[in-house]
Amino acid sequence: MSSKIYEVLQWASSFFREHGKEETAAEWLLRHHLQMTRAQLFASLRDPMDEASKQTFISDVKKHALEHIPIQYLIGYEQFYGRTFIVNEHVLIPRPETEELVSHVLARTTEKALSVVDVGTGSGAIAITLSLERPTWHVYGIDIAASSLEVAARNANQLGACVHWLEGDLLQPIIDRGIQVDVVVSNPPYIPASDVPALSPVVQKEPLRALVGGEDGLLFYRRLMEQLPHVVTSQALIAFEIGHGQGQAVQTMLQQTFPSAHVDVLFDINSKERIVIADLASE
Ligand SMILES: C[S@@+](CC[C@H](N)C(=O)[O-])C[C@H]1O[C@@H](n2cnc3c(N)ncnc32)[C@H](O)[C@@H]1O
Repeated sequence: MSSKIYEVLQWASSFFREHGKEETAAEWLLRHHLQMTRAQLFASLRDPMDEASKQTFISDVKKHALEHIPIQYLIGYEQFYGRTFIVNEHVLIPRPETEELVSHVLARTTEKALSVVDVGTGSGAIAITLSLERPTWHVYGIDIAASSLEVAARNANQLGACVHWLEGDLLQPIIDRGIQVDVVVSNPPYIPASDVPALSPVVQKEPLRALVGGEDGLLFYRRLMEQLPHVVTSQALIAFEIGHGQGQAVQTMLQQTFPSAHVDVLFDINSKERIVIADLASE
């Protein structure tokens, strides 16, 4: 006898709870499998679930609960700044905190045509959003991993954004091309290597190269300080996402690299220091 949708949903919610996962993920995953909105799902709860859909859903529930695969990798997308981005195991799942980084960059700039680079672009979430929000901007997205850039290019294509993708180490691709930029934005890997074992097993399924910023988490900021003076214009804005407790260190690095710049540490909606912005225009 076939199961009703609500029975399958109840089973998945309990299975997630028993395995220490968010129960609400069950509804999210089920809606994806049934291709239903929330309202449609609730109107269909007493309908039977066809056996094929049920089996693929159960398989995904087990992948999340037992193998810790993030739900976003199972369904293949995540929302960022109101748009849907393709994600897979080659890219970091874009986070709401990074939407705040984008908002701060937009709030401190205008429609004026600028050259902008997103360093460590991953799914392309930052570069694509900036390019769509500011169509006059010339946006570069750099990543060390060709597999990430492939996802970023698919996202740009799907969302109709024009971004120039470059493969390479931090800012090196634009240094090599002699390109100067007005805005540098980056959410680099910033987790200290020793913190990785304490991360949730679901987060540990994301690429390590997207998470770990050396022994103290600050490696990429340090390396960027050496490259930045070669690429920024005199009026540039530099905006970095940072991890917990890194505000002062990154602020000091930027202040030492650009002594007359105005450098701020900003907090996210959870009151955690999350962004450091240097405005070179005040130099
Ligand atoms: C924290 S993820 C950020 C991804 C995306 N920008 C976001 O905010 O969702 C860091 C990204 O930096 C890339 N990366 C790591 N080392 C790099 C390097 N040396 N040069 C360029 N990109 C690098 C990783 O592949 C990963 O995509």
